[in-house]
Amino acid sequence: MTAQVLDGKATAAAIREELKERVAALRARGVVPGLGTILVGDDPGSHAYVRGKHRDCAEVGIASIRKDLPADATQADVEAAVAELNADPACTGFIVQLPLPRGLDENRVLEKIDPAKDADGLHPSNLGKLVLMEEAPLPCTPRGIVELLNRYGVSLRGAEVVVVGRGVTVGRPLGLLLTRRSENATVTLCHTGTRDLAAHTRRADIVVAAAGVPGLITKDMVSPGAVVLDVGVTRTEKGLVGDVAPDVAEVAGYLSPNPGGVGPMTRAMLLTNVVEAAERSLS
Ligand SMILES: Nc1nc2c(c(=O)[nH]1)N[C@@H](CN(C=O)c1ccc(C(=O)N[C@@H](CCC(=O)O)C(=O)O)cc1)CN2
Ligand SMILES: [Mg+2]
Repeated sequence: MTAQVLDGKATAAAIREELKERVAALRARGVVPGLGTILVGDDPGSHAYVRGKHRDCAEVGIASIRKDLPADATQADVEAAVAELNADPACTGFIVQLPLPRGLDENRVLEKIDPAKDADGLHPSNLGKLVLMEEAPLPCTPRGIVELLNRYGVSLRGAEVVVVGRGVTVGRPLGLLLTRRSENATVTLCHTGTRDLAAHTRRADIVVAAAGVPGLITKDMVSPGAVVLDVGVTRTEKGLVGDVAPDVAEVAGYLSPNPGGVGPMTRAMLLTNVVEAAERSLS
């Protein structure tokens, strides 16, 4: 068997086309959605992601505002940038690119974001709403995973999903999202303390690998025909390496590539969150 590719790049491009029309409709009603980004430091990966976000905005007609701070920015500097975007009427939603340089307190920064402008769904009150199953912007990577599966007709209803990784941007919120009644999956959240990871992944209908450990999920750990999403990324001298070993494609039924899978969907869901927030402002 060779797995069918869950093509996030093509799916994200289709979503951007759909968003172009929604943004045009907003603009026709006098609403210009504007995404702000706060980037601290020199990490090349973070710079590339932020550049990509602004490129996407230009493509769909979302205005964008960029605040880049040096690597030695203080907690007060970062919180001041957050306060400026909270107050800027041209900024209808914004993100703080993570991770922040060592020494800065991410949670304290995220808490300062106006929850109504939280385009990443990472403010504690929006994460709380996810727990309470109330409407709120959803974290972009988990939302992108669900959207990718939906668009390929992969059913989550009653599925056994094993999520590997308990980070705040992917694993933990994904578990909450998948167990909502609208998705109705059964989720096992595995992490570095999990005994016998393979025993869990082997009985999964869907495996989401978001641990940031290159090649963690090997062919023998996946049941034939299972759906595998490769989310973790490690930058090595040979380029980007995902959490899923290449030969998993020989046993999986569907596989999201890395790059070209969940990453582009993360960006498309950020745009979707911005557009939805602007649409809510009209209702
Ligand atoms: N504030 C946030 N910070 C971070 C998030 C997030 O959702 N919000 N997620 C990641 C980084 N990220 C977006 O910010 C992101 C990661 C990867 C991609 C992507 O499209 N990757 C490409 C490959 C790109 C490359 O060559 O480097 C792919 O997978 O095809 C987009 C966004 C952590 N921080
Ligand atoms: Mg990817």
